[in-house]
Amino acid sequence: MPAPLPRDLRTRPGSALPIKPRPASRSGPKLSVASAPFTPLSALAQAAADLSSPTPSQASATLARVADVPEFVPSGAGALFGPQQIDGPVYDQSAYSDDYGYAFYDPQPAYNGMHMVQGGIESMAIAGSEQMSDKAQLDNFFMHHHVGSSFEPLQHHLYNSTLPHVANIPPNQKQVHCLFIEDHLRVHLQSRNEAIQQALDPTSAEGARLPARVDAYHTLFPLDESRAPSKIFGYPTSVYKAVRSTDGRTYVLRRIEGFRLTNEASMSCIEVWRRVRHAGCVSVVGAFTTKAFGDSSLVIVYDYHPLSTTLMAKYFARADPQTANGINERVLWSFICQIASAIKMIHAHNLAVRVVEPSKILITGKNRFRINCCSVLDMLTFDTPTNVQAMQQDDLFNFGKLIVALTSGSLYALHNMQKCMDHMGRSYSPDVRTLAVYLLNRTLTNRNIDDVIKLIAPRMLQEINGAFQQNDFLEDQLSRELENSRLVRLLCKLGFINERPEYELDPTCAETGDIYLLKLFRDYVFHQVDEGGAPILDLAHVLQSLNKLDVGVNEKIMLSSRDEQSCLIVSYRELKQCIETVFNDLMNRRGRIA
Ligand SMILES: Nc1ncnc2c1ncn2[C@@H]1O[C@H](COP(=O)(O)OP(=O)(O)OP(=O)(O)O)[C@@H](O)[C@H]1O
Repeated sequence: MPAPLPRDLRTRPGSALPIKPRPASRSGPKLSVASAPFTPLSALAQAAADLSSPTPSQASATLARVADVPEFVPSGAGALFGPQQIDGPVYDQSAYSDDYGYAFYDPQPAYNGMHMVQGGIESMAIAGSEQMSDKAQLDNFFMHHHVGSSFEPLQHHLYNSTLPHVANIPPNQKQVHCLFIEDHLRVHLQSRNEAIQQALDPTSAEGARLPARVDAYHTLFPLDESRAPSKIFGYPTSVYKAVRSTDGRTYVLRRIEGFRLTNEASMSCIEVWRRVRHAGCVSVVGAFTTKAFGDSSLVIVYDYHPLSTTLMAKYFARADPQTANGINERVLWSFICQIASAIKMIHAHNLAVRVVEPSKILITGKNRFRINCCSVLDMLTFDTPTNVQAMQQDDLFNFGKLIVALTSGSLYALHNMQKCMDHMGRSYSPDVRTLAVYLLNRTLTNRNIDDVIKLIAPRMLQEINGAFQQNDFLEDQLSRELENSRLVRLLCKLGFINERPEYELDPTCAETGDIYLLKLFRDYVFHQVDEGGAPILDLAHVLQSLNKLDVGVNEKIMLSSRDEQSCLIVSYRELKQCIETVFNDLMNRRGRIA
């Protein structure tokens, strides 16, 4: 509903907009909502009331602290990125550019990069002063790492869901939670981002123990370090998360300790594995040998999947009462379909998985399974003659063993296969048993993954349907955030314009013009008070006003000056025009000065 226009309007000199004078003596709350009718939705108002605002004393304390902060003097981009000026990463593309054409990223400053994030205003100023076009440089710039105790975890408890007594609202009203992505998904994504950013303090004992740089990788963080030889590989292996200098992305380094590569040609099998790209495999990125750990190590690089665990850890490591009697059948079919599809892709490349083992199946999300550590055994046994067909048969047999172990809830149960099969027959549909019998039948020497796919085809359709449904859900969640990012861009523009010192000193901007209007609009959106003078913290009003501004609707609103001496009637369309004019002017001025 447009706000009703006041009757007594006159035009202010120098402005085409009508103005309503107010008696100077009038006391009472400034920017009272009574002057611009707005009816907040009760539930939204209730939710918005949860947002707290600082008291005047808190605000002045904050100001006092801000005043203590040394003055930030913006300077040229080159100066800001020079090593003397900031305590952050140094990017010297000319000196370190490699084959990829990206800028190398110096490992030591990666730790210091954290200060740039914590530096708040300063780091934003640095970002703003850079030309945004150099993607690689910006990616590196924003690649910050939280280190040791200075890492501040996100306050998840501040995002509590609505309580039931306010959740049951009429269908024409919305909860604030509907405007943002679903709680569990948000917490999950945030936790993953936190995991990506985890880093050791290089000055700590643990951090100092690891090399600062291994080949093109730095900021190593141990995911798993083991002194004992791996049962599968025969060598002690360690797993690290690390950042690649060439693109600033995080990868996993699997280090095979004490392995001497005698045949350079073995690196060729990595090239073959790199071509296997499948949603059911952890992709192989590359391999190299290094002495950076103080020994001869072979390192194989994989994609990093934050917060993942293994099938072993989830289903077999501890006596979980939920899995003791076997995995849920729905999850089992999901596992079977994903792993069968991955095996098919690998066998189609004339390769064998060789690691269909519980510790080498990674769980990277809810019911997302991927085969990990592909290529390791091919590298380690490169000089030993192997029969790919026989190894592919082994893959199928091991796949069958895994299915039986999952249905019986224990790896030890495999010693009594008959008992396992009986349990499977009682607790699972006959299709599971048929598949397991086929996979475990070693007398059939021509078993192949295509026949497995035919056996599970109807379940594959179910799986595809589930994946599409999940995709629809995620698209819906994404669309909510899409709207928010649109509003954030608008808020950024308003932030660039409002309270600029150069405008404050300019008498033409102080009382008239586009900038003045935008200042009043900011008050209208954020600084309204109710009849009693209490701040109105109504998120619905903010979002509604910003959305109307973004669209530029013809609806008119009344803005009043802070001294309540004048009112301006203006449409959102005119306000949108103001923003565009002032923002273009800012960009032109920036261009002229640069
Ligand atoms: N690509 C990856 N992305 C993310 N995390 C990974 C990745 N690969 C391994 N991990 C993490 O490393 C941990 C250890 O992996 P690893 O394969 O060494 O298992 P393990 O049980 O220690 O096996 P082994 O007995 O062979 O040493 C996993 O639990 C997982 O958390």
